Amino acid sequence: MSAAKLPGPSGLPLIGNLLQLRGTELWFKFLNWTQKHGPLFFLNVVGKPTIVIGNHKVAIDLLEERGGLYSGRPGNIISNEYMTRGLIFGFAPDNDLWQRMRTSAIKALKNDISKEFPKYQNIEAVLLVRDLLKTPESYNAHITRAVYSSLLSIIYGLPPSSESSPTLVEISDIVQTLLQAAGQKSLVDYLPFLKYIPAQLCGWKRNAENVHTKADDLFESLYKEVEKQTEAGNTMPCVSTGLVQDKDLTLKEKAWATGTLYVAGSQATARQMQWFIPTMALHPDIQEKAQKQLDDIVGRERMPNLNDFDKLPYVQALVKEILRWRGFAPFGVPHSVSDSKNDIYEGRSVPKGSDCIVNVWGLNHDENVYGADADSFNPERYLNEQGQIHIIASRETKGQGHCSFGFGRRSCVGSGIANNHLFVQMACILWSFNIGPAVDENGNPIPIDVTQVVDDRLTIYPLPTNRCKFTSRFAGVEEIIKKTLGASGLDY
Ligand code: HEM
Repeated sequence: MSAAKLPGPSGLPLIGNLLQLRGTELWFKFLNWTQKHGPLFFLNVVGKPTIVIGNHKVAIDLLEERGGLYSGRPGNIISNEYMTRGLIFGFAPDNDLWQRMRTSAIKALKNDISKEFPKYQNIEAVLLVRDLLKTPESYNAHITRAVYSSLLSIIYGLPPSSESSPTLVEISDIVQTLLQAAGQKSLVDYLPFLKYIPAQLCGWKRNAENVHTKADDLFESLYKEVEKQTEAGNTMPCVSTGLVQDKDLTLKEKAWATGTLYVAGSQATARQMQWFIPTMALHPDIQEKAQKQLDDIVGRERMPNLNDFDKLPYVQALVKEILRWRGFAPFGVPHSVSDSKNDIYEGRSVPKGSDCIVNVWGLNHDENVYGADADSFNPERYLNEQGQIHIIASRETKGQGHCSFGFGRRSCVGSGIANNHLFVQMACILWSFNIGPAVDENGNPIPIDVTQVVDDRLTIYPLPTNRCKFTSRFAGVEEIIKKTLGASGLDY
């Protein structure tokens, strides 16, 4: 007996459900469809079978327990075949190259050298508050610089970079181009014969090949410089140093493995930090509680750093809650189902080769898991009665308390770096400033609205109309920033 089809909204001939997927904030539509059709439903997107997962149980059953079948990535011809040639392993299919690059990257991230990374992250947090003190109105630019610079140190061992540093500018440009291409399907994905048109007659192909050359040159030059320095005995402890002795990857693969970490980690972490600022402006009571713990534990004579991690559970809870409440990727990064055979789940057939989307927003706001206040920003949901961290749905979320780092064999390899970055940056910002809404020319606060989002279909970020104001919490902030930077040989 053959398995029944999966339920799902009915669509039109040929294009299937395409028209129903227009617009933004699709996670709300997917929530409605989950209520109507159940936690695993089917869509046809111009002939492409697509499954949508709407609760933790199905996500775990399929993406974790049957990880061997559910760890591909949806095809994207321009991005994967031409721009990156399968070398950005976060976008690549679940082939041997992905497996080797992922394994080597994880090893390099866990290497002893990684003990150095918190030092880079501590310094970047101080540089961030310095910048916020000088030009607070440019807070989004400062947050972005701090993430990009911190990852240049962690991955390539470079000293802190300014916003205008040529390497930072060049790599940011590559990151934007690669992520934009990865996030959108194009005509050639639906009409693959178009890829046989020669490059001379095909603008997108020439553009994609140019991007490949630019990215290849940059990733190789950054990685080779580390190899050169390491061989000369000038240790620059970073992820790339951890790859030098690796025998499983070629030089090009090492260069693109480190490039992948940069591409996957930079915008993600910056977007997440961007949500923190207006969220704090809306919640002065929560700022106050975090600041009380900072004053009690750290005091006002020095700045917080990653050595304080275990002693600042309230800030740890803030990190978890911002990742849950406004996770920057409401659908994570889609997976795909192996094209070797149809799968059967609870008597229903999952077509081979389907794209697989998890409604991460839906899971992170599930009232059955987070309670009736799931839509509220409340870090205390992660604290027990003693004020210590308590992980909600630990099994389903692999100990994170939310699903924003993804699932199974594709889950984020940089979650440790990301959690530390968010922790120390949030701690230093709250130690230094009160954040509130900016005021207009008449002195009235400009309303903050985080119920609406900018949705670029891959990531979400706050509306630019949200403007926030930073006020120093006490007179000594500037002096302590100067002193902390001076101790590391950096200028104020
Ligand atoms: C707040 C920051 C971050 C968030 C929320 C985040 C989230 C994610 C998510 C949702 C995925 C896809 C998981 C899946 O397919 O199920 C992912 C993949 C990935 N992330 Fe992160 N990430 C962050 C920061 C980082 C950082 C800092 C790095 C590197 C240093 C990094 C490296 C990667 C890589 C390489 C992948 C691809 C894994 C693969 O396809 O095998 N991420 N991340």
